[in-house]
Amino acid sequence: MTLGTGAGSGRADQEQARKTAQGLSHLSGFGNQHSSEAVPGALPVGRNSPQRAPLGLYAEQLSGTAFTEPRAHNRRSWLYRIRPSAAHPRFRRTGNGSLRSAPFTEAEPDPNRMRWNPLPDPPQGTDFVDGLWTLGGNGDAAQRSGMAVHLYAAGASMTDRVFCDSDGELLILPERGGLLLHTEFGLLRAEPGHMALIPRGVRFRVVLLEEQARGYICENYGQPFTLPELGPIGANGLANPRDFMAPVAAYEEDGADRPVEVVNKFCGNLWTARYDHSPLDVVAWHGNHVPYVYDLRRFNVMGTISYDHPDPSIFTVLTSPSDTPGLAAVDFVVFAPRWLVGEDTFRPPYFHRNVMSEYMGLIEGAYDAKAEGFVPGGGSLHNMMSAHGPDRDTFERASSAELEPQKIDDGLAFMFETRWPVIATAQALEASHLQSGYDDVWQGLQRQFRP
Ligand SMILES: O=C(O)Cc1cc(O)ccc1O
Ligand SMILES: [Fe+2]
Repeated sequence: MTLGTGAGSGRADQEQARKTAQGLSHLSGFGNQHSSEAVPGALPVGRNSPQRAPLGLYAEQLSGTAFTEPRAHNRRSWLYRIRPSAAHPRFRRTGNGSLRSAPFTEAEPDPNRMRWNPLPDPPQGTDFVDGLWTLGGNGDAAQRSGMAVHLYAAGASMTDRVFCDSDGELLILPERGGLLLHTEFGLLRAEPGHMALIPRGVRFRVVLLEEQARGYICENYGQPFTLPELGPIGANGLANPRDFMAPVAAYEEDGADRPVEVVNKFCGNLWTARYDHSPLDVVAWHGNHVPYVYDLRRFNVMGTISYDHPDPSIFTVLTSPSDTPGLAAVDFVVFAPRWLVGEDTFRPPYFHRNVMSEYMGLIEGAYDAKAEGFVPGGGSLHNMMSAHGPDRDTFERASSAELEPQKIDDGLAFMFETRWPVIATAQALEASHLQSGYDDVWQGLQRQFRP
């Protein structure tokens, strides 16, 4: 397939993008060594780097892990492109807008529980890159450790503009408005309720499928997200590998020689260069450092069929391991529709204090620990050891509820759970959409001790 640049952001372009998004083909499977060619014969056979690559293409390797990392972790792809990526002018610094990066030093780490309403609507013409707004994070982008929580709100497609994050991979969760992601590897569609992952260094452009787009991003500076071990669960369950979809090769043809602005996030700052061609010009590729989408509703939820509320680690979709086995740098956890059947059990999330830090967001509906105030597009931060759990209304309701089997199917919440505290940005602490009085949701939990 070839791509029109779909460069415009008018109504007709959006209609065209929606049509394109409907009929996309995919390659299925997590972490597979996929291969794809948009033109038959574009992919060399039997070697990566023949003396002359087929069809006059340039061969180029994109390494997501060091050359020498163990086979099980090694990620790289070979791209066969119209121009080599090296053919570009100098990058120059540009403004970071509302994007911030680790290390997060603007504000003191704050032990308070915090909750935000959705981002305000962006000014007209804001595209995905301009619409990035950082809430906080941890680690150090230059050390390739830690993570950042960003939100985005956009009202325009990226036109003649491409983004590339050298600092980490981007796990994108649309909450409002579908996205068509034009990547170097081809096209992906991400709707609310899906996750999309753009690996470190992969160039892409975001086209809106609706007037407005809003969502969440985990930028992962550390080891790439991978599927969690299943242990005693067995060989199947949670997120099943075959439900992860990579694109098929597709390259930009028309407009290939129109200037394109490439925005590169490097060690926390944005840099731009004006290319004389589109870098989305990959005609064939093979490898396992690839973008992918996953429909969170395909998550095979496990839970108790006897008693007690299991820890939410059984809802882990993807994990970014740290150097300590079992201790994730970041877990991406989803609270998907499921049945609650626990006998003599307080069924919503329990009161707890956690050594891990928890950022939560809501894609749709409601979350079973919060009766009110935790809304789609909003988010909460419960940092290391901060006490939280069901709000007063939820506690009261769940403590006296009739324990019939109950289907929780009116919401889709998620959590980025990280081993390091999440340090909020100044803008997150000063935001007009930061809720005041969040502590009050736990007021009125009366003493009921009857010795
Ligand atoms: O705080 C939260 O709502 C997330 C969460 C959910 C759960 O079911 C158990 C523990 C936990 O931290
Ligand atoms: Fe929690």
